[in-house]
Amino acid sequence: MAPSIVAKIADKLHLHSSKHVDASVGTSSTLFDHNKVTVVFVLGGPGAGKGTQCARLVEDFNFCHLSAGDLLRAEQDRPDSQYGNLIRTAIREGTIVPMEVTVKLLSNAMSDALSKKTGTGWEDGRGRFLIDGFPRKMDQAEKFEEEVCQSSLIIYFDTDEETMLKRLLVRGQTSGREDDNVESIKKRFVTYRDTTMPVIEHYQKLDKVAKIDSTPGVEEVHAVASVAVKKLFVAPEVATTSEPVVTEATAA
Ligand SMILES: Nc1ncnc2c1ncn2[C@@H]1O[C@H](COP(=O)(O)OP(=O)(O)OP(=O)(O)O)[C@@H](O)[C@H]1O
Ligand SMILES: O=c1ccn([C@@H]2O[C@H](COP(=O)(O)O)[C@@H](O)[C@H]2O)c(=O)[nH]1
Repeated sequence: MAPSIVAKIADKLHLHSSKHVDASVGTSSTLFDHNKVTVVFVLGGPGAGKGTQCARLVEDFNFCHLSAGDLLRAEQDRPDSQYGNLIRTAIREGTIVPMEVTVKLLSNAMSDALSKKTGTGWEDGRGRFLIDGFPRKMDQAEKFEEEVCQSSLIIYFDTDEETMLKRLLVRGQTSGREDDNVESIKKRFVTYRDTTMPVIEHYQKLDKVAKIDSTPGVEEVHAVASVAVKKLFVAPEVATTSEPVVTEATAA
């Protein structure tokens, strides 16, 4: 039987050996140890404000911000990439690129940051990542949690489609993005509703989601997001153990 497209991609990216121990930070089950490497997934609809808020949280907490979409666009434009057309089509149609590609791009970028980044939160093999626009599909969530690193928190920026559409059309005037047009945006909304909302609901059942209304202005949303993230980094002796991470977050 001919190998599937996913199996071919996995072969090209040398994915079959991905479950291994990284001596500096790994555990026997995942590439990175979640006790040292903090992973915050940032989800929300297209144009909800994920990238904008991640930039602000980087300033507050010295995160490494990895946008799955940006990593895919960079791979699409890499001259030697085998996946340029696959990624280009998925982005234009608002569909999800096979998880092996995205998970590998993310784990490579994490390794790179862990070997280079310094400062608060990056001492002794530690690190902190905002993973923006990922996981968008359950298979990605499962693979990443099983093989790369357990997530600590999911920030969910929530607003209505009318607001997101308006924001994306304004962004489209200067972004140069092939998917910031009405036709692609509508398709992205469908994928978000049908494929990504179940991921958010999965994490809500695990009490790992901070849901934040991203309809207000950037500063107001940022104040709420910053409070939600701060809880991750308070010293264990001052953290309350009875409260779940989940919040319908509001500024303190
Ligand atoms: N709170 C806000 N109020 C008004 N405009 C905003 C707000 N947050 C972001 N924007 C603007 O909306 C547009 C989309 O924001 P951003 O790129 O952060 O969204 P995103 O969720 O990362 O989108 P995508 O998933 O498509 O990459 C940008 O032009 C940004 O400047
Ligand atoms: O995990 C992912 C993340 C993104 N994609 C594709 O990229 C585009 C753009 O993503 P942004 O986060 O808006 O930059 C998205 O519509 C998907 O087509 C993906 O396949 N997998």
